[in-house]
Amino acid sequence: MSQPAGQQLPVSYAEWESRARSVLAKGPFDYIDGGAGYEDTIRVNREAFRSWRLQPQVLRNVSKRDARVTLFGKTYPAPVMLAPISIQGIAHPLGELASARAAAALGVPFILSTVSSRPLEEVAAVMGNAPRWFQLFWPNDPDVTASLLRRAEAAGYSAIVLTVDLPVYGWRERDIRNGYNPFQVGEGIANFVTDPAFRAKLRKPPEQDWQAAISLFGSIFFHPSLSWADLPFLRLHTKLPILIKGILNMQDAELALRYGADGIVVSNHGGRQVDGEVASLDVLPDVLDIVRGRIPVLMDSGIRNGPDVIKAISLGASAILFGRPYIYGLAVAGETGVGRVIQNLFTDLDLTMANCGIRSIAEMNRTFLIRR
Ligand SMILES: Cc1cc2nc3c(=O)[nH]c(=O)nc-3n(C[C@H](O)[C@H](O)[C@H](O)COP(=O)(O)O)c2cc1C
Ligand SMILES: O=C(O)C(=O)c1ccccc1
Repeated sequence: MSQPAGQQLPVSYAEWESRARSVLAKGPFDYIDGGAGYEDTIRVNREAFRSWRLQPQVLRNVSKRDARVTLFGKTYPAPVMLAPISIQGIAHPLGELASARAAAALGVPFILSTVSSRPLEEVAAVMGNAPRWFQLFWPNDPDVTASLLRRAEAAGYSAIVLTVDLPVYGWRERDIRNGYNPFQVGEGIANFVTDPAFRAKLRKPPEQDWQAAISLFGSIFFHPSLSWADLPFLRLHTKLPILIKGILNMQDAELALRYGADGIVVSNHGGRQVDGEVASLDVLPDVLDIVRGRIPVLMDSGIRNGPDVIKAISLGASAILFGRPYIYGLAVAGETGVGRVIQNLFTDLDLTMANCGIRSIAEMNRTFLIRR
């Protein structure tokens, strides 16, 4: 590598994280890094991955490996997508534009958050035909919700990821201590201030009265009254596949099927919502038992490297969502950083597959795993 030693990009997750800590102010860093309460859930996510050990099979001619997967009729280079992460403008001036460009260059699906720092059309515009999904926080206003769905579909997002584990905000002690409130930062309302239905509800355009826009956003964003019976509304307003993100309970997996979800994301939101919660990986097998292959089950929370991906897929997940690691890449080196973090994950995945005797995603199963 030709870079001078001091400027080399990090390699390990711990290094990316510590470099991000040094380039970001405390408020944004703690917001990204932190979680609910005592942050036990964040630790448990890692313990769950450590509790499974890989058990390689040898002499299996691993000269050719292929990590491609097909989901909803589209083929991707690996069972990995970039998790929806809010307000990326706090990590880098280009925010989602940098992450989306890096994802597009590698063909990795980018899942854009509802509360992005850039409007969904602007993000789509830098991605060409590259794969992208839209994550929906379902606002407490049917006109705005329908409008967001319409715009996402028009801008080429090919699936809706409905996040259901945030009826209200989590108890995040670092943010409280720092006095850091992403809503007051005003970073996450790009999709709202550009939305015709949202703008129609303001007396003055947001450009003239930003405070009024923030306040309207604040009044419609959370939607704690949502229930399963509301789901048909989404179906009515989009033709795209709908995945439900934030399932941790077997009963809810059953309900997701009954209400016609096209996919499930087993997730505890990276430990940001409920402290003392179960790890996503720990409930994945139970959820899979209920779903029995009828729809894809994805998972996130705690994935840090190639072996983690193999563990989740070997337990039966169709794909994983990669979260904090790429945001640290973004903070440290923008688009280049995100690209590097993904490439490292892919190379690690490929090498670890070979060393485990695994040639394809289809070959990953429990025979490669043992519980500690
Ligand atoms: C800073 C940050 C912001 C997030 N914002 C969103 C969001 O807007 N929508 C959403 O569905 N999930 C959001 N999540 C959760 C991620 O999509 C994902 O579930 C989580 O990051 C997985 O945990 P991990 O990053 O520790 O692997 C966010 C996570 C972080 C760290
Ligand atoms: O911080 C988060 O985890 C998150 O999902 C979120 C939700 C609403 C606004 C900003 C971030």
